Amino acid sequence: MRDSGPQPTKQLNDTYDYIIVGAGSAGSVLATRLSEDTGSTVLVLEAGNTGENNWFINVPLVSALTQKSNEDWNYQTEPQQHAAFAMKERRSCWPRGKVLGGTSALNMMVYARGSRYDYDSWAEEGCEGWSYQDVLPYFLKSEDVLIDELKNSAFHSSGGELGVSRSSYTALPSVLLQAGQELGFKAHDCHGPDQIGFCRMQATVRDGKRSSTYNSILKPAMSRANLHVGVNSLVTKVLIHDGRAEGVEVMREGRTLTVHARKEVILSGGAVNSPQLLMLSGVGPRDHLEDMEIDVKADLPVGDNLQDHLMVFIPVLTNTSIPITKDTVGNVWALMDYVIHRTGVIATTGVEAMAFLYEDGNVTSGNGKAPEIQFHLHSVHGFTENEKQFENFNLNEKTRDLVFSTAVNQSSFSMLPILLHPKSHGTLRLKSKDPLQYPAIDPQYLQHPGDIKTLLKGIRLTERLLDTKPMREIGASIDPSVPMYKLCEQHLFRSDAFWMCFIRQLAVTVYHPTGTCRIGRKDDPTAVVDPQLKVKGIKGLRVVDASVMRNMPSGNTNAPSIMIAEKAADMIRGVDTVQRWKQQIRGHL
Ligand SMILES: Cc1cc2nc3c(=O)[nH]c(=O)nc-3n(C[C@H](O)[C@H](O)[C@H](O)COP(=O)(O)OP(=O)(O)OC[C@H]3O[C@@H](n4cnc5c(N)ncnc54)[C@H](O)[C@@H]3O)c2cc1C
Repeated sequence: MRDSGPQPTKQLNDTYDYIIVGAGSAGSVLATRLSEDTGSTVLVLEAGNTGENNWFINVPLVSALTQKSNEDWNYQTEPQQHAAFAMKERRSCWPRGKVLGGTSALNMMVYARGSRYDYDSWAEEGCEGWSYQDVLPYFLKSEDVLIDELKNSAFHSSGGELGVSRSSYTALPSVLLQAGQELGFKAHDCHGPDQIGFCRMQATVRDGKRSSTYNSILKPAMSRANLHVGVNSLVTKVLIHDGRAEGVEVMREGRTLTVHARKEVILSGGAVNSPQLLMLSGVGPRDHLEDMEIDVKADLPVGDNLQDHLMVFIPVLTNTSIPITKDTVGNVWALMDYVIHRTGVIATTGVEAMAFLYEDGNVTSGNGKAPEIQFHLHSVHGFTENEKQFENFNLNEKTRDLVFSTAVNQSSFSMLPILLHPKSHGTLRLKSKDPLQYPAIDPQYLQHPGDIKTLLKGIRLTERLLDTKPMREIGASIDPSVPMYKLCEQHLFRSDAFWMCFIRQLAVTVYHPTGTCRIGRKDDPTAVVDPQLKVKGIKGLRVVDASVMRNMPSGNTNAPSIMIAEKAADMIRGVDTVQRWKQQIRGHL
């Protein structure tokens, strides 16, 4: 998969108009759009490498193998009091991309935008310009929908750089959609006029290859003379003088350099690194910075409001051979399909359908309410009994022994109810002034009692789905012989107490940390950046990535991070590049 093509910049200049920290989902897009102005010089600094040597990045089915590789920051949370009981030291692993494309090069490629009501509530709470009507054109700008029946929809767009395709292989999505219909839910496009209901997967995959923001957006722009891309370059500090960001300090090739910004420094390091870098640079909660003996440049709630989605794997047995198994994948035909045609099972992500639901099971949407629960359908057999997943989820020895001593042979798939709007919010704080030391990440999973109740309702909805005719026809069942369920065998199987135990043992991150540099009105004490994404009280400094999200969107966070970068680019350039999509959606919202 290695290819030649534009190479990263060897020699950096002393000064650029814009310096972007981090070439991830947001940073890669921002660098590309800002450098469309040939009169502007742009530098994007990325701590990781190009990723061209990591074959697993581009191959959809094996994306989990990118975790714990060189291209992963490999974070872990602080020990959790209310969750992660089956994990070593009760710590949840937090993979994050350290590579061009950032976490878009490691993620599961689910394309989701969130509910219109998420963005409308940002706007109602003072984030002018961030309503659904405002942001939808920026989702559409980067999209190239490759799914025939969606090509004429006002809610999709063709011609952008980010390929969005179906990426399905098994018959399970049809079964799930029919099961949903039996319960009265719509089977439709979850990005259409109404989000509530069931939909087949839309995935950021083009021609059997991951569409990361590096390979689809930044890479084709890298030959521009006014765009420099520095890899293996860790920014350790934003240089702030007299209330203005003047440049950055960067560790590169064993040396520390200073690079100056004529106009702006823009942080796109993601929800862990952007707040860390702000605090290292003197922007953060005064008490904490003083404890760390860091000069306070602005007293702001950086690192508060940490929010993340949580999911529970519900293993489901089936008496069919529909799910993807080692045999489906590990045979010469599957390999040839992929290597020669970029098709077949290896070209798909294994996450084949999703749903957005209200916790009370109501099938009609509206009333200004976003869904509380998302489902992922994971069509891979024995997912939680897989060695690599054990490592990725940091599962402890007790769980390992239990699961591998009792593995069942019957074919299985997984349903994953996801908590979309956690009431438990956590924090991110520095552990040290040393930029090489990782910060303390404490999401406080399940600290608020409402969260476990919502997840339990998600499981009860799963049970209802499995009790439909289409599911019964494939022999779908939640069966006590499944090893994972033995973790809670002290409770009556499938009782509330059983499921609550199961959730506290095994609920895992959906890998969507957000909110640590929250957007809000200038006078909002919880906000770090204003609606223009400018850091309050510091000139020439913005944050553009998942950390600015005010509250979590009702869905996965890659497309929203890209949308934020698209919108920020227009705000910074002072242009409106989305007239075409504003026209397209007129009369459809
Ligand atoms: C395993 C996994 C699966 C996921 N699955 C999905 C999914 O299916 N669908 C979905 O929508 N979302 C998914 N996500 C989440 C989604 O990918 C992220 O929310 C999104 O990529 C965040 O984008 P970002 O721009 O905020 O940060 P990132 O994409 O993480 O970008 C930050 C970049 O900044 C660099 N950087 C950080 N600090 C510095 C520094 N000091 N100096 C220089 N460079 C720095 C990093 O190396 C990185 O490249 C998943 C995430 C993971 C980990």
